[in-house]
Amino acid sequence: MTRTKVCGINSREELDAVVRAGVDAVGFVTEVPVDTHRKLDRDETRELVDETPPFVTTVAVTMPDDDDNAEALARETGADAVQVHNGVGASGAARHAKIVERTEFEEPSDEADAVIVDSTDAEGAGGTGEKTDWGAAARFVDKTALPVVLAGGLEPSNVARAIRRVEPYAVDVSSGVERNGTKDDVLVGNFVRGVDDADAV
Ligand SMILES: O=C(O)c1ccccc1N[C@@H]1O[C@H](COP(=O)(O)O)[C@@H](O)[C@H]1O
Repeated sequence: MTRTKVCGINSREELDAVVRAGVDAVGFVTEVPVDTHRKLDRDETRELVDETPPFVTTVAVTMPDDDDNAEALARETGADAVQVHNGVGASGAARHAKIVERTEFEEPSDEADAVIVDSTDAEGAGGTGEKTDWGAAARFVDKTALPVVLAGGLEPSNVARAIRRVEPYAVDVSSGVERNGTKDDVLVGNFVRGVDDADAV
């Protein structure tokens, strides 16, 4: 069964919509040093974490500059997992949460519980809507013992093909289920159905 994370949730309305659609995890982009319409501060993330129902995993997606900052963010948001980039902050956040670490198809730090492969912009941020190299992702899934989360340019029309090609532990989407910068009920529902279709084969 492939898990589904919808990332970049920034309101109660979006949270309710994606939980209704049946996703396994919700991502909150928290205090990243880049310009994104999805960005929350840690108090806003904490509120949404508290409003997330049981059995839905909460993920604070962040780009900390050191372990202390990551540790405080993990503790203060109360998220189940923290997503860091290239290992920075992993040891700090690991005191309070599971670690999902973004790497360039390389083994992550020892603290990582899962690896995310994603397309990034010039500042190293995700949420680009650009497709990740599925061939490289599939080779990485074969190579690593850790669960691999496939992100980057996924959408309802390509998620089933991506799952069949890469066989990831989970898929992660943001731009592909947005309309005018907001998560869209129909697109989220179609995305979840795409995941179910791939798993049914
Ligand atoms: O979404 C953002 O704005 C963001 C900012 C900084 C770091 C990570 C971010 N998002 C991550 O990118 C993936 C995939 O996004 P997309 O589907 O290609 O738009 C998203 O799930 C987040 O993990």
